[in-house]
Amino acid sequence: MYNVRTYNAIAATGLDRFNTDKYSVGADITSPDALLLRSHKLAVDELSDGLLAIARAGAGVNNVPVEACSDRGIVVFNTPGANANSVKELVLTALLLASRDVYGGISYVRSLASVTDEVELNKLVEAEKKRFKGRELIGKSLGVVGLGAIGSMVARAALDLGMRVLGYDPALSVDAAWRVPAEVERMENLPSLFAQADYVTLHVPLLPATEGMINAAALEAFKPGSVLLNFARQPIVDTQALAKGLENGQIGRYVADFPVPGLIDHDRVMLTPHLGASTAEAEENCAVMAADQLMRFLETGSITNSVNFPPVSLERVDGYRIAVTNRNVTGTLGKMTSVLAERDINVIDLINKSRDDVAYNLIDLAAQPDQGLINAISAIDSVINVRVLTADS
Ligand SMILES: NC(=O)c1ccc[n+]([C@@H]2O[C@H](COP(=O)([O-])OP(=O)(O)OC[C@H]3O[C@@H](n4cnc5c(N)ncnc54)[C@H](O)[C@@H]3O)[C@@H](O)[C@H]2O)c1
Ligand SMILES: O=C(O)[C@H](O)COP(=O)(O)O
Repeated sequence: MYNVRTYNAIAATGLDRFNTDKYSVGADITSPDALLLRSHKLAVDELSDGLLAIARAGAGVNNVPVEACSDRGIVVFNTPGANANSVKELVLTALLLASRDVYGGISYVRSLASVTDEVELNKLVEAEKKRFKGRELIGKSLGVVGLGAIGSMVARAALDLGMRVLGYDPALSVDAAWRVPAEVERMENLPSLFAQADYVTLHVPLLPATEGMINAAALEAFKPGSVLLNFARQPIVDTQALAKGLENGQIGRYVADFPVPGLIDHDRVMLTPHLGASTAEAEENCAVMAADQLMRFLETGSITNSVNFPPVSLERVDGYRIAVTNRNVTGTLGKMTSVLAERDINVIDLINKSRDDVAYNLIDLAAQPDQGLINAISAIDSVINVRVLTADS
């Protein structure tokens, strides 16, 4: 049996993937083999002994102590792209709300609830509508910072709306680059993007390199009166600098998914309560993908969509499988195969891959591993953990 502890509301479709003959899943699980969570801020103390994996049903992993997980040999997964459409649709909503005073117009109409005469109502509406005049998106420029799963979808939708789209992503992967529409104009640096964009939308992960990316110096490069959209993470924007930017008119409007004290009731700020991925579809996509990745890892040792381990997949044809995680130190694999040779155990198949400081091995053996073998491999200095995967695990 595997124990999976959940945090946050994980969609039932995802939880239903776990076969109850093999898995105990719930918020009250103690001694978990794996954690399944959304935005729960996981403390290092919550990385209990024996924990093998954490699946983030979502994109951002800034709530998971990834470095501490790597040190302990804990595999961290996320679900790339599974909620991207949901965020894209909210960003489009934000673009439109920042351009047309729909919100102000609706509030005004609501204030007329006591007017019962239709002629009078129409007179008021026609006299006041000039207060809610907007502008069109067609022909305006949108700067997209980060062209991954969400950024590339936002870029495509903006092009469809007739916008000029400028993109900046110096770390773009080859796979992601294939998804970026050819019409997106590539910017070599952020100031060039800021200087040309009427709207700027952020789609980068929160990392030391992106925290405070939108600071006072960055805001100086913006076109006066531009609209800034932040559906990525709050700390990417320096709140004090933004407040100044709003005050001096450099920023015309700020629309974001992360409420921050001091800006909540600002006239030109619209904030939603972290709703980017809160659609039934996105919640299901993320939960299913996270559950499937966890089960595949627990049962076969294979790894897809980890943020700290390499992708590893080995078809199991025969034998007994062990999974070994080690620090990425030269000679470790040789030491492991020596331990096997000393015991006259034949290796049927093997895969060894590394990522940064971590290496991961799946080794299929011709003989059943006993505790002596596991102890001998565990005793190698650089080995972090060893797991035996039985054929029906
Ligand atoms: N509001 C929400 O509910 C919500 C939902 C999903 C994701 N998010 C946030 O959006 C972020 C992006 O999600 P995604 O699914 O598009 O991720 P992704 O990994 O597909 O894309 C992120 C892109 O940012 C790029 N990048 C990294 N550092 C950069 C930098 N310094 N400058 C420019 N580009 C940089 C990467 O190369 C990558 O292409 C997530 O990390 C998460 O924080 C928020
Ligand atoms: O990074 C993400 O995927 C989003 O911020 C979604 O967070 P949530 O799962 O808590 O809605």
